[in-house]
Amino acid sequence: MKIAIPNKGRLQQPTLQFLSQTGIKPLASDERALIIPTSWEGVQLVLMRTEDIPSLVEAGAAEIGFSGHDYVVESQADVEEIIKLDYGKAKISFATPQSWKISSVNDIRGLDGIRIATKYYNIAKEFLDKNEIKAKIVKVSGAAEVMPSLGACDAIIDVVSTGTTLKLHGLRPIVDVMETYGVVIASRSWIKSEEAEKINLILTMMKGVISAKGKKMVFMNVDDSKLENVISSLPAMLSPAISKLGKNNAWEVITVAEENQLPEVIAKAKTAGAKDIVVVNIEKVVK
Ligand SMILES: Nc1ncnc2c1ncn2[C@@H]1O[C@H](COP(=O)(O)OP(=O)(O)OP(=O)(O)O)[C@@H](O)[C@H]1O
Ligand SMILES: O=P(O)(O)OC[C@H]1O[C@H](OP(=O)(O)OP(=O)(O)O)[C@H](O)[C@@H]1O
Ligand SMILES: [Mg+2]
Repeated sequence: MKIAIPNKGRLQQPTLQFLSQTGIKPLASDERALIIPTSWEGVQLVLMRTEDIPSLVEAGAAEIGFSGHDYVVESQADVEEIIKLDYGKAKISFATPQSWKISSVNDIRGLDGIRIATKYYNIAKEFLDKNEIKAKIVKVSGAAEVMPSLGACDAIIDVVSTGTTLKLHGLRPIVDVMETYGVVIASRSWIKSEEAEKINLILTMMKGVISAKGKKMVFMNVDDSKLENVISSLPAMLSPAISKLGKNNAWEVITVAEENQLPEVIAKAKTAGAKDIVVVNIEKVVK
């Protein structure tokens, strides 16, 4: 079975890292190869343009794909967004020259006939129609930010993250059109595929990697006399496992904590009498 991944750009490296955490590592192959075998037998990576991946997954070129939510919407591909990733996060915004004295959708409505450069034709059209803005869309395939200064358009609809690129080109975001983030997608009919079992297993492992993010496993040794004390010191949401240690009338208490809770969990457990506290990374939480 095939997994479509970006052939370049922002999503490529984080996607390879995420796949590797899932247990799918690319095996060495010809540098120019677009189909790459992996450490998971029968699973191949296929390199494609990020924006083509939704339509190509819909067409059956790969069973699973990595792309951006923006490209899923823009392509109008009939695919299922299975996992929301924690990278590729940005906004698609409507931006104008800084000198324009406007600050809302209402103000844009007063700008009848403006030309808007964007690579997101469908997203832009829907935004303009929904807000009853009459504008001409100038379709570009990138570098929209430079268009107003070249006189090719008046405003743009494009990806904004830190805002540095807009600023550099004398532009300012006025309205957010939508949020975007990396996504794992699959064809709507993947469940009927001959590979359904394998696809399901891979998606389960991927969800396991996401669920484990930010979580740590905490082990501690506790004397019998302090056990109640230590357990009640742990945050109420945690339900620790306990097991009797072979000697010394002591227990091992094991719990899972969010990374940002760790200082509090450790401090309270220690005060309550826990010893030898060990914190371990969690790779996957499969539900
Ligand atoms: N500055 C950014 N921060 C976070 N995510 C971004 C940023 N710019 C783009 N993205 C997201 O990353 C994904 C891929 O972005 P992009 O369109 O830049 O393609 P690319 O992989 O860089 O290819 P190209 O080189 O053709 O631009 C899209 O979903 C996009 O929304
Ligand atoms: O708000 P910012 O943090 O400046 O990010 C926005 C920029 O990031 C993306 O470009 P990218 O860096 O992917 O380069 P590209 O134009 O080659 O795609 C996007 O197309 C914007 O130009
Ligand atoms: Mg880019």
